[in-house]
Amino acid sequence: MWTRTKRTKGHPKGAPDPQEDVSDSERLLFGGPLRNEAGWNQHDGSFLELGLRSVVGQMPRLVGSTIRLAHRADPRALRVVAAAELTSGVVQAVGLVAVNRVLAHLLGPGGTGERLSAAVPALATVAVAGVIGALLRSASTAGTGRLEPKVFRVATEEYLERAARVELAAMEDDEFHKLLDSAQWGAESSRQMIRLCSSVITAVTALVAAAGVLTVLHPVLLPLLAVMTLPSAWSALTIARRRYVSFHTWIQHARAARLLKQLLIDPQAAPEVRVHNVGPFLLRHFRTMAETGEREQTRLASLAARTGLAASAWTGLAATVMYGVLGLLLWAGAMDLAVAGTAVIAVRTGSSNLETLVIHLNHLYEESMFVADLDRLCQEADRRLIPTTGLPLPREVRAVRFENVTFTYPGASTGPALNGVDVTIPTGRIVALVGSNGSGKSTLAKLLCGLYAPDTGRILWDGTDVTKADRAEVFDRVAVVTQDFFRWPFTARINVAIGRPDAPHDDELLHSAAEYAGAGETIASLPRGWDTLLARGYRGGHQVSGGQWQRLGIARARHRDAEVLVVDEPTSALDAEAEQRVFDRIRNLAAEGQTIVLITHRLHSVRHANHIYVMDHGRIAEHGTFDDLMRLGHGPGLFRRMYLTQSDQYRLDGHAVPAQHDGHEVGSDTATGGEGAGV
Ligand SMILES: Nc1ncnc2c1ncn2[C@@H]1O[C@H](COP(=O)(O)OP(=O)(O)OP(=O)(O)O)[C@@H](O)[C@H]1O
Repeated sequence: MWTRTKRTKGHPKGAPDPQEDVSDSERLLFGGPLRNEAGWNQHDGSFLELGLRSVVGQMPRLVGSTIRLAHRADPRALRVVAAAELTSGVVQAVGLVAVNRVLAHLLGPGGTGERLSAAVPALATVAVAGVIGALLRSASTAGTGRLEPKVFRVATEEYLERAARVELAAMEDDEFHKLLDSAQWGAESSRQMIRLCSSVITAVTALVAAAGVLTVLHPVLLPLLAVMTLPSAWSALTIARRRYVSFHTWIQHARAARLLKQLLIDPQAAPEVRVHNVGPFLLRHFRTMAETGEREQTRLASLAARTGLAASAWTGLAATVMYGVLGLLLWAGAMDLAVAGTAVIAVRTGSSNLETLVIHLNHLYEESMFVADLDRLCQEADRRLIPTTGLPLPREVRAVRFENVTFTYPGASTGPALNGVDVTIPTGRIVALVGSNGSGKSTLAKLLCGLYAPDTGRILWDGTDVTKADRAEVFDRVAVVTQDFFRWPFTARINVAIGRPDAPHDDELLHSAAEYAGAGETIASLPRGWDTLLARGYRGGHQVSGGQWQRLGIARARHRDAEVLVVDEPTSALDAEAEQRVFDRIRNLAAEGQTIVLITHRLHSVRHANHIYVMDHGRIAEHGTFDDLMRLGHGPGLFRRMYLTQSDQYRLDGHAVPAQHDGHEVGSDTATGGEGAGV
């Protein structure tokens, strides 16, 4: 089950080797190990050298960014928490000094009654300090409770807002996705940091109070207290660092394991899971992946146990030295009993505060690393945001022109998806893009929509280069309907209205878009009409067929009412009559002045397109009207060959044969049924 490969060169010392222990499931299902290696390089400085020094260095900035979040979320609650915590520290110091006074009186000279009465005012101070401390703690608890969910919301919004606004290329970049994965924990960590910050302030102020008292009692006590607590600080930070490094290394692996789990309960996958008996297969691989994760957890746990044991031994030794020194001081008469008693109390309070402080600092440190990820994501996303400024597009565009456009998908190893493409899309015309699978048709459509920018060459909306144009305007001018358009898990109404999400919902417009797409009957047949939820697995959720979804998708694009309508294989799931209707309507739209970019493999459908571009391996192989392309001797004859192959297929399938064309038979629009529905 396990494959061991050789240790990766140059990976950090003491960290798990990303290439080690790769399960067959990872190789088989995901093509290789799902450990992050790039992360090492990217964050080397930031998380692999996280010793005490770098924690102290980074913490103020990260705590600062959490406090800024808290200030944005609820400044009043933040002020309450800060004031309560700081005052409570002062009150604790006063309490400790009062304890010292009580002991001094009780252990001092004089009769018992006399000593007791002398101690009463100090005792009263201890009691009052206790009451005030309790009140302040409850104020801080209430404030923190109010602040936490708000900080969580503000941090989540920061994350989601950026995720929705970055360039599509960023969403497809696995490094950016890794950051998205880890940064999503940042919001929860910001929330945790509020409570932890408040606990740290409490512990620090209490510690300062105890340290102050100890320094006054004897100068040797404070360094001894520090020596006692250093080992637990070291162990806690070491364990936290290992956990964080491991989290980052395994983040993709964990996502893949979650994906397998999700597929087993996904309603879309459910039929195939059953009929093809995919369940046991997925479960087996899920188990293997989970076991890989468990091995990492076991490794971390045994390292943590060893580190903890070493720290305990060190602490025990330091405590023995501490009490030995106290005994020596007493024996030598360098310290009296009252002072020694207070010192023991102060040391116990101090070391317990210091331990609490270390535990909280450790958690704070762990959480702050995820907040740092959120910080990094925000910075990286800001770098990759879709620009919100740019030149306005001409009000009335006469044509969109691709001039020698070359484009390679980021990180693609297969070469350019578009290579020196020249295409003109005149307004109010039907431009068809045809060609074999992977020839670049959909890519060209994505560039037209403004989803990607050309590497070289230009896309011009009349005179305006799209890379310099206001992208919001470009998006605004385009509507897209593709074969795999998104099926929003919302009501039928929203599935159409989302074509113009900001426009008020006007039922008349929605009806007319639905009628246009032939979706009127579908809507009428739904149990709750427009208000039917189109998502199985929710209460009242309803499933519509693939063709019915497609009609809703076309209705959505129609409702968007944009200048350029891109239809990418729009009718593949429609029955013959519906397909015929859709093409008739698309043709009418062009007659009304709308520009249509039609991508299809059904070559009979493009007969009436004004321009046909035939794509091949990212290039325009030939272009012209249908008649041009069917003429013998026009260009390489790619379209003609593809068209005749399809026609032969129809003939063999017993479909009506296309009517005569340049010596070849090409059928009438209606006679060819679904396959021959022509624009
Ligand atoms: N998001 C992407 N990232 C990387 N490569 C991509 C991406 N989308 C498409 N490609 C690659 O770009 C090339 C062109 O793909 P495109 O989808 O534009 O072809 P197409 O002509 O629309 O194909 P089809 O007829 O099958 O829909 C293909 O080699 C494809 O593998």
